[in-house]
Amino acid sequence: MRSVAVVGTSLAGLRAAQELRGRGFDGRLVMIGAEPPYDRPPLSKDFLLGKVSVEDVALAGQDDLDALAAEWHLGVRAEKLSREGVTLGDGTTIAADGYVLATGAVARTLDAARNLSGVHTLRTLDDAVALKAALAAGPSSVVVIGAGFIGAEVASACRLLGHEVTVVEAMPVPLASVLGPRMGAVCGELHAENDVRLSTGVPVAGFAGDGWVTGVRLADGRELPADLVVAGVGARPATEWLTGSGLAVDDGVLVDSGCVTANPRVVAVGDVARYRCPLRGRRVRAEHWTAATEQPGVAVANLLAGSTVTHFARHGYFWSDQYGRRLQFAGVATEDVRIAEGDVAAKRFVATYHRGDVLAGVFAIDSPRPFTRLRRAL
Ligand SMILES: Cc1cc2nc3c(=O)[nH]c(=O)nc-3n(C[C@H](O)[C@H](O)[C@H](O)COP(=O)(O)OP(=O)(O)OC[C@H]3O[C@@H](n4cnc5c(N)ncnc54)[C@H](O)[C@@H]3O)c2cc1C
Repeated sequence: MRSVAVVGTSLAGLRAAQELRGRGFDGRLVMIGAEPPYDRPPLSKDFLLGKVSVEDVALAGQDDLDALAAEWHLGVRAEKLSREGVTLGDGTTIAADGYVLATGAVARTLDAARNLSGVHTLRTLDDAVALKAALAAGPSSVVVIGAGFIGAEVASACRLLGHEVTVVEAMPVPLASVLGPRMGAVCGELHAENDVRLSTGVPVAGFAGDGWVTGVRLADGRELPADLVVAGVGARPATEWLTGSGLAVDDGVLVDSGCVTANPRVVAVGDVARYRCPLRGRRVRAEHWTAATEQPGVAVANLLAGSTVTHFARHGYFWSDQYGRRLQFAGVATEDVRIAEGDVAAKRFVATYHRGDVLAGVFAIDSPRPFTRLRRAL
């Protein structure tokens, strides 16, 4: 393989490039990205709180980027992948022997909020800059739609900045699909304990306002006043540009357990990849920082080998920072949840999930050491 094009130059794309060079690939390396490489987790945490700046979230310094000896096409989108190569928005087509698809995901938006100012999403650095500026303007009431991790972190940051915050969650219990109902409820309590109102079990029906949002309407008829709304309603994989490529796409680029598509010259990594997870026996799109960091090593090894010789068989792991607390989760949630140590009421504990005698998952709040020990046991 004499040339590789990496599409998407954020976490997974950059790691793929580093893996290629680290494994001795000395051919032509082309990096194509709509944005420069930066780290997303701080955007909903320290960046909103003003603790880190735009410069601080860069994923690599110029020296590290130069060391990759790559040809960079930044600020331009890939619009097509075909037999001829990757066609960019500026009309250039780049042909390569191998392709790494790392285009990540795009924030979901709410149709009803289209044409309404004051309704934000948070995925990109531009989103974070805009949200931070809107918060600095001193909104009188903030409504966060969605009590998932991004929504909860934004609510937490807004509260720490002194804003009045309401979180609206359509499901009866926040995060139940990830952590199960019992631990999801514990996370829900964090909001109330920090003077954030949490409304669950009622979906959003629409918005009030003419030009600028003034309220959020719920399906039960209530209207919550809001002059700033943040929709944390998930992300969809950035795959539109792959239409017509012949690759299988279904809620992500479908890849095998080694991150390889049906074409061994094309691999996909990070949030855009829906890989066959050997540990779960089904396809999964991880959407977590650690997977986006670890998958490229496996994918690049397989790309250079020309077939799937190694597999991504690691338990999912993620962390979240809310209201000054560190939440960590690894593995999968089951109905059999046990408190391994600590005090749930004090929100400092480790819980384990079991399937029969087998440890299936670990969840912790503010207990990094026992969490790490139990995660190793997974
Ligand atoms: C606000 C926020 C906070 C988070 N916090 C945590 C956390 O605390 N813990 C955790 O585990 N995970 C967290 N995550 C998730 C983690 O950041 C992602 O899993 C990770 O960024 C995925 O990396 P990626 O490179 O696969 O995708 P992305 O980071 O989405 O990068 C994809 C890149 O591809 C570019 N691109 C897209 N389409 C094209 C195209 N057609 N042509 C060229 N370029 C394109 C995009 O502009 C982007 O730069 C957070 C995510 C967000 C948004």
